[in-house]
Amino acid sequence: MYEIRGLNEECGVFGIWGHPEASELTYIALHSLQHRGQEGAGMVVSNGSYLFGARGMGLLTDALTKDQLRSLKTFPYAIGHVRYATTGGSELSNVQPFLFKSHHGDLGLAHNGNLVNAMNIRRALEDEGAIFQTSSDSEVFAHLLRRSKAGGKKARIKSALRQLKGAFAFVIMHEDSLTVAVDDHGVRPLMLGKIDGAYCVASETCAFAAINAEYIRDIEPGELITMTDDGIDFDRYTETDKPNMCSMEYIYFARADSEFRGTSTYTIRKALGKALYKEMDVEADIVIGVPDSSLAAAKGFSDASGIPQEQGLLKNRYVGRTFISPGQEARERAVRMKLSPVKDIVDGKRVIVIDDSIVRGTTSKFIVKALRKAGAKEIHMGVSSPPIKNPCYYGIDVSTHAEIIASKKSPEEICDRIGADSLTYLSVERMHEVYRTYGSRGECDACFTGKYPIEIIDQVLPQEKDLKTKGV
Ligand SMILES: O=P(O)(O)OC[C@H]1O[C@H](OP(=O)(O)OP(=O)(O)O)[C@H](O)[C@@H]1O
Ligand SMILES: NC(=O)CC[C@H](N)C(=O)O
Ligand code: SF4
Ligand SMILES: [Mg+2]
Repeated sequence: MYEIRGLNEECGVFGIWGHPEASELTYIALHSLQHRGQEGAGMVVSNGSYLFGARGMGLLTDALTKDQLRSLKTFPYAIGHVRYATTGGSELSNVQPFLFKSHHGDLGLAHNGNLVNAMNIRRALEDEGAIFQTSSDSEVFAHLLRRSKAGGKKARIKSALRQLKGAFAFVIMHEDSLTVAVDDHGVRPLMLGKIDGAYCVASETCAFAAINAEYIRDIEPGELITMTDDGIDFDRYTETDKPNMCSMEYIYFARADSEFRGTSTYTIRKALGKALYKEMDVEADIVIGVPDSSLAAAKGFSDASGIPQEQGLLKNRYVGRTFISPGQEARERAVRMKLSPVKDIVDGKRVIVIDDSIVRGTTSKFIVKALRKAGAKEIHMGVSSPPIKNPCYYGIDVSTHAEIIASKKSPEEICDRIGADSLTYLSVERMHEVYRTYGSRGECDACFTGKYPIEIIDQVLPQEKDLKTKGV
């Protein structure tokens, strides 16, 4: 089974402390984070003495049954997760939040990101006798926490976090506390909010909008926040602070209404489109954005160039969840099912098509062919991100080198391959410039530049880790 998206999302996490409707709110919040992961979902709740959980495969609405939800009701503390697998196969045992039991107490764990030394740690622990229940990278944190000899819960959490390398936004639940931590590069987003006096955290602010919570602020790289019935405690687990927020969150992953430091992704994408115009000197009659994620960039390009934006491509909204068999031919068929041109809009026109990214080139190749068939006179592709050349080790399935078209081909060769009249990518420098305008302190750009900000200790692509974990 293979999903038709060119880029696959990561996970979404949520947590809330001390609200009478905690589990209902968690369910609604997870629903709004569904775009971040569709392979499985779950929830862990606390009654102050014990933790209880439920999880299942698929979309949230399929993963949790009405009976399960009813059994989680009335608990005032809850965490939740929607999963897209990075390390560890798509199977129930890997679906989060994890729930661990020990005579020291219960532990609930939800993770967004990908650890780049999990395999190393896991092998060392296995050699010492540890037995893992999952093939997920996230489980190593629970082992490190349980084995820590530091005095006090917070000190144990800190010492476990310090041993991890990679990307993480963790939501950690004990019976009497909710702790959240973001890695010192802040690769994955985590936001702090408040509703009816109760604090909550979410991967994206769209979750706060869905439950009517107030968005307080973005959680900083290296921060450690603990919520208990006595209030909230702001701390850090490390003094290092090397901000490297994932560029693809801004470009493609986050929902357009989600905010970073108070600015919507829509606005940031529009600015990326505007910036692209500065580098794309092409005359045309209309600008078309590839729906849905590139409409904002197309608007920015249209505003800056004065060329009118038209809805020249339509997206069939029911194919987002279509699964098809792997293979290029099947992938092409899927794009045909998904996008179709509006003939009388493009017929006889010189068209600029704006997309947010090119991975394999399947989408752009299809679009160019379809627009030509619909009568477009010229087709110029503008991409509101730099060429993706490298895979991601920090929690996004950008695919392997072999499949990424720009890893071996120059923009000219790609232009030729997709059959466009011209192809322009946004430069890395201008992309960073846009992020700086909106208050970002630094971004990861490794899939464009190959400069990985966090050393890849395991030296294995997340997609290949499952086999390695199984000892193959
Ligand atoms: O070069 P490719 O391998 O075809 O991948 C690139 C495409 O993938 C993404 O869209 P996607 O179709 O995943 O989803 P969207 O509808 O959310 O834009 C991205 O926005 C590009 O359009
Ligand atoms: N995409 C994610 O953030 C997934 C979290 C974790 N690495 C897993 O594979 O389950
Ligand atoms: S490599 Fe690319 S997708 Fe991965 S974290 Fe960095 S910017 Fe994001
Ligand atoms: Mg797209």
